[in-house]
Amino acid sequence: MKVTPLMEQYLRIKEQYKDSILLFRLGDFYEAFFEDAKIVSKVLNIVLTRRQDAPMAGIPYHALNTYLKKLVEAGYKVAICDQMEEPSKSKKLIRREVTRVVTPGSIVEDEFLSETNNYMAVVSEEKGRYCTVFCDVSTGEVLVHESSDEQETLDLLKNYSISQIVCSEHLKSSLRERFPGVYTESISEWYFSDLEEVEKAYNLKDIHHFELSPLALKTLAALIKYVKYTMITEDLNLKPPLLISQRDYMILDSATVENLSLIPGDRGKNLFDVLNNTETPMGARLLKKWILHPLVDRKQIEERLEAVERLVNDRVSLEEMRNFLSNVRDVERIVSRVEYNRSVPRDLVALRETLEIIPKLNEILSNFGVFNKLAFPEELVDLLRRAIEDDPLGSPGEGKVIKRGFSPELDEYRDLLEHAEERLKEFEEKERERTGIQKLRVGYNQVFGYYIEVTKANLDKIPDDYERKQTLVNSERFITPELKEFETKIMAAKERIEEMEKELFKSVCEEVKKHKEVLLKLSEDLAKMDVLSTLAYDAILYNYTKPVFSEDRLEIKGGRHPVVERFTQNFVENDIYMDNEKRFVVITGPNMSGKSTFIRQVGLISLMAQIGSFVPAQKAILPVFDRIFTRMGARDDLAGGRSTFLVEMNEMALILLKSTEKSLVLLDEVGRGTSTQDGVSIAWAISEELIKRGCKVLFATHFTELTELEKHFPQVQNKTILVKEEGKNVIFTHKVVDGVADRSYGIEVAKIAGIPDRVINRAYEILERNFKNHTKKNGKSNRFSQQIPLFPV
Ligand SMILES: Nc1ncnc2c1ncn2[C@@H]1O[C@H](COP(=O)(O)OP(=O)(O)OP(=O)(O)O)[C@@H](O)[C@H]1O
Repeated sequence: MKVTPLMEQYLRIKEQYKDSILLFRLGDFYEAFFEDAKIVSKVLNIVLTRRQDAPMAGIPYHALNTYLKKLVEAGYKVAICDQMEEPSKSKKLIRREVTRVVTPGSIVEDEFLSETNNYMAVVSEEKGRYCTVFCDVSTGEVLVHESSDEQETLDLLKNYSISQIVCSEHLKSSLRERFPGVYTESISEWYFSDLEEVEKAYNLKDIHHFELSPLALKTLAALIKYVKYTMITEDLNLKPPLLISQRDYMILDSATVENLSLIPGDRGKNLFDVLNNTETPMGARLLKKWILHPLVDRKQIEERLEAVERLVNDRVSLEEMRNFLSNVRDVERIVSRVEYNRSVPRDLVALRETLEIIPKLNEILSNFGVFNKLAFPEELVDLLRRAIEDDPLGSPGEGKVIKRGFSPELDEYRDLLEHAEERLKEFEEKERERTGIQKLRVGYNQVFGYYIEVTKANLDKIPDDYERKQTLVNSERFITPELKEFETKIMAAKERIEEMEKELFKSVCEEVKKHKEVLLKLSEDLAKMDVLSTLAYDAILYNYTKPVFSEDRLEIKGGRHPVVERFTQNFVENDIYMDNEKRFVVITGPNMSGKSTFIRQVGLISLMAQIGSFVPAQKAILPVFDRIFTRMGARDDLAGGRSTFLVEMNEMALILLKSTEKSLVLLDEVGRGTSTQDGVSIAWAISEELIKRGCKVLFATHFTELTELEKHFPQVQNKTILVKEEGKNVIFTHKVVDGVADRSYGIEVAKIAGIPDRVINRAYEILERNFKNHTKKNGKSNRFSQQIPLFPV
């Protein structure tokens, strides 16, 4: 087959992007060829055609983003190859280059993204140490995590809901298995080798400036190289890396994030959604991060709480401040789009509108004494105000983006165009007079340009300088030297306007880039202000209290579950007191009485306090926990070959390994997934271990045998949930009281759930016949105490 120069160009470029679908700009279409065409046709449901024997599928250039989104969501990497020259200006084959490689984790375009972060993670491993660099290209955020703990790495990848993994070859298959829905790509060692990438990207004199380990630096270098490869640029928009370590933050395991329903996920209602009354997308993203990483330093926590308190105490200013914040736009992402030359005129308008608010915000800030004055580039506001239309239409080049008055030269061309109509009218009049043809008409069409139209009946009156252009049924069209000159001028003006507007828009963007540092700092400050003021707003709206901290006391009076209370009428408040002497609580109680809700609420109140939030309680005195662990619910991991019980024991093993005397451990029905005897024995042994360790534990269980722990360990207190029986009806009061549950009321709950009466009656029969002698004795269940005489202590 003879290969045309165009095809040769395609094949050469495709060779460099073998692992991507190449979308090749041809006129008004992006075309895919060969195997790419088959995929594109199938995924996008568009016709597969042929061009010189090559299978081909094309998408209109103006609809690129819509189709691109579908391809990327279907798990493909897409390279966009653009025309680098104006087709009209080049007679030869025009230059084409790949201008962007799109992967799920390297998206900056607004229409692809939701408000939340879109993280890609570069993962590496060396001698048993794992390093992960998370990057949201759309905001420039970079987070670094390093640990020998594989599980911690996996937990973070899960908690951050990453959209893409980039890793060394040897990690690819295991990460793919763990994260089957995530686009995973391996990169060669070469990516990790050039530490100069870090120096260059951050303009550093000394690579040790960031205090990162050699492994972390290598992984950061790989990230930088990869982002450069996808964005096809040397200028990156990356914030300095933030080290996520247990020293400064709680790193929650993914089971705990899920068990406490901290962020949106499969479980629906969650803490983030309740607290998220932020006014800006930047604030919403930061709030989520704060929830995922509560602080562990008391001083830092108290600083945040004090800020929230001041805002709570000045409601008028708080409201005013939130009003202003509601007009603040996503500056963080705008800066990123400008940096990657992917901004649209509206971005610059949004930026200006935001900057215009800052002086007003600064006025309010002085009332609080919490925040520093916000710095912002005043000269940029002036430039944006002068340069960009308030309501720009279309893209730069269409003539409706740059404001009049900004460039005299551009305005001159525009005037020329705007007066063209009048000039044409004058010309038409003049020609009518000159020729005496009253029906003579001057017009324009896309193909033939300007013309003078004369009906056939008047053809004998046309002057010599009329040059024939087009013949119609009833008329002829002509051009004169004067009209030709006018046409050339108009065409040149149109072209010049297009060029100039593009250039001017670019130059304004360049000015914005110069202020990148200040703008990014501003977006950070705005996000923080938004979150703190939201926490204050939540505190007022939901009637939260400021927690105080103590060394080892955990005392909650009138505590509520922040999420359940939002969706339950008459939520019943509960108290708890724990300290070093009384640090292990066993909670027994009927099904559905509120045990799980209660222990979760203690966890959530502690966590909220450590992010700097007020808490749902009348009074809360809390220790600063180093970690919060949970073991709750029944989950299996069939894909990973783990049964429900194995998952439960795996999670428990991790808690036993990692918890310290400063940890909070919440256990819900541990040991339930196996035989009762084995379950009770394991639960007992685990309890012993945790009591000795010294951490604070709340253990909700149906194993009433565990209440016997109280007899052997002074640290243990038994709690139960009060149930009232009124005739045949059982009333769950949801009130936590001292003591031990005497019954589970499982059959009553089964009845409520709709199990047929005949089965319910049979269950009562069985209960009566088999367990009658064992159930109530001194008001306590001691069936197992009788069968298993003594638990080892
Ligand atoms: N303090 C409370 N005030 C009002 N309603 C509550 C309270 N606690 C729990 N509930 C309601 O009771 C329901 C059951 O609570 P929860 O799941 O905590 O019970 P449980 O004792 O752990 O049950 P099981 O042993 O069956 O798991 C909750 O969904 C909620 O609607």
